[in-house]
Amino acid sequence: MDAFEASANVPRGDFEFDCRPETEQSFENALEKARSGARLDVDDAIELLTTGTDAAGIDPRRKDRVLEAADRRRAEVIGEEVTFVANLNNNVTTACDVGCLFCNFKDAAARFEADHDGDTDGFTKTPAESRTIVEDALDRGIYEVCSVSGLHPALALDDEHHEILAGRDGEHSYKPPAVYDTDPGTYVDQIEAMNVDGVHVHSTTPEEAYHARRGTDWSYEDVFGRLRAAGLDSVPGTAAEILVDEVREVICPGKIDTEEWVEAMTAAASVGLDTTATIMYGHVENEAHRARHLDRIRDLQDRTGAITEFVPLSFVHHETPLHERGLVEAGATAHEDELMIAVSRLYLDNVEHIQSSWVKYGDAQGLKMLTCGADDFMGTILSEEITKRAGGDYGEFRSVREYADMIASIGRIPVERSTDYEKRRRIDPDAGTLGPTLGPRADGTPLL
Ligand SMILES: C[S@@+](CC[C@H](N)C(=O)[O-])C[C@H]1O[C@@H](n2cnc3c(N)ncnc32)[C@H](O)[C@@H]1O
Ligand SMILES: Nc1c(NC[C@H](O)[C@H](O)[C@H](O)CO)[nH]c(=O)[nH]c1=O
Ligand SMILES: N[C@@H](Cc1ccc(O)cc1)C(=O)O
Ligand code: SF4
Repeated sequence: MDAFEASANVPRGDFEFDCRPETEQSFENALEKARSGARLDVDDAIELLTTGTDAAGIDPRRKDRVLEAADRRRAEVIGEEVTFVANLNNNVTTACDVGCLFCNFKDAAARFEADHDGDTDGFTKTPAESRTIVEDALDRGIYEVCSVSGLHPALALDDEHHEILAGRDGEHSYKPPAVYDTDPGTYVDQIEAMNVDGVHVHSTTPEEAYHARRGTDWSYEDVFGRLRAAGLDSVPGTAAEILVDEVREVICPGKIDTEEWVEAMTAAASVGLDTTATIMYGHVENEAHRARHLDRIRDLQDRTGAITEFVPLSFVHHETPLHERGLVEAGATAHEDELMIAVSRLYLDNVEHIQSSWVKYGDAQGLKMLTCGADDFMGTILSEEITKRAGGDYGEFRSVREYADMIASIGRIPVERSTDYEKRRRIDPDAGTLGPTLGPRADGTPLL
């Protein structure tokens, strides 16, 4: 057995993928290229992510050299500030029949029908409920509301979309709101409801945008244009998972394909919306898929310039169909997580910010990521359902005080930011009380 075999959980030989981690490049040449600042190619990224395809497992000394190169790049392009946003997660509904095998956030939509017997621990919020939740969080000082949801069959873009879909029950995964216990309203209603007092509304993933135009001849520009008019400010680049179709066919066969995801993101940018971008890794894919994913994101950013941050999301396996059906034993190892962050920093020379997600990594490992190439530490979020329902247990809230103490503990400078990173406030960790100051109603009162 190779000495480093336990250092990575990448499945080898279990799936018949065409895309394999094999290259014409060497680890040393790839690392030299990365250090020189030259633009990397897919083979370089594979060498760095595997710490060399010439041996199995991850070589810890080679890994440290990759992390060091990424940390140096972070220091050059960003400096010593570590940012976070005072935000709220307000997800509208867990009803979803897309059936992604990595997801335990969803509940079968049938369980929300008025004549269904039995309880669900899932939820659907009306626009009025969303508004109340955002109002309360605004009083606590948040700057942003982040809202991502299941693809509820009764969700349509607006009233016109309901008219188009009406009478076509069963088609286009549509059922009228009257079928359900709770009416989620339309996408436009929800955005309008959450758009209180100039709070930044970060919502509508490419998968949701697809749902918001199903059964019509509307373009993604039409959809994002209407949502922007309703108050949408920026778009979460989730639903990306792994942007290689042979992987999507295994983990999310019901989802839009890679081309469609790119089309939706391009359209969001073209109507003037900022976006984020993500990768969800550590399940069935290998390092060649991770590398190709980074290449799609860099190309998208070359064309749009709209991506404010890249967020590596480490797969949380415990309560998911992928794990329960025996397709995946465990998620990525800490070594793989660190290399994912580092190679994202080195590969994405056109994306300024790399986010370390404490929801996925926890506090200790999340802080370590800030020395592996990441410079952003996510947000306060106040509530979290996606990771929690998959069996993750890193909690659902961080206060400004906790952020200040954690970031200062690694010798960096805590900075509260706006979603687009344009507004920034340096925080003095020695101050007596600390609270958010950038939100429309924020006055520095601690976020409890
Ligand atoms: C739950 S979906 C909600 C929005 C919408 N339904 C969609 O798919 O775009 C948001 C994202 O959460 C991430 N996610 C879901 N389950 C996860 C898990 N078990 N571990 C890590 N990330 C997960 C995926 O990247 C997914 O695209
Ligand atoms: N990384 C995760 C996020 N990130 C979202 C951020 O909090 C924020 O909305 C973004 O930086 C835009 O400003 N949210 C989650 O719920 N879970 C994560 O793992
Ligand atoms: N990171 C996404 C939002 C998000 C990430 C992970 C989640 O599990 C849920 C939502 C964004 O900021 O655009
Ligand atoms: S990831 Fe999104 S689309 Fe897929 S099942 Fe979960 S909620 Fe539905």
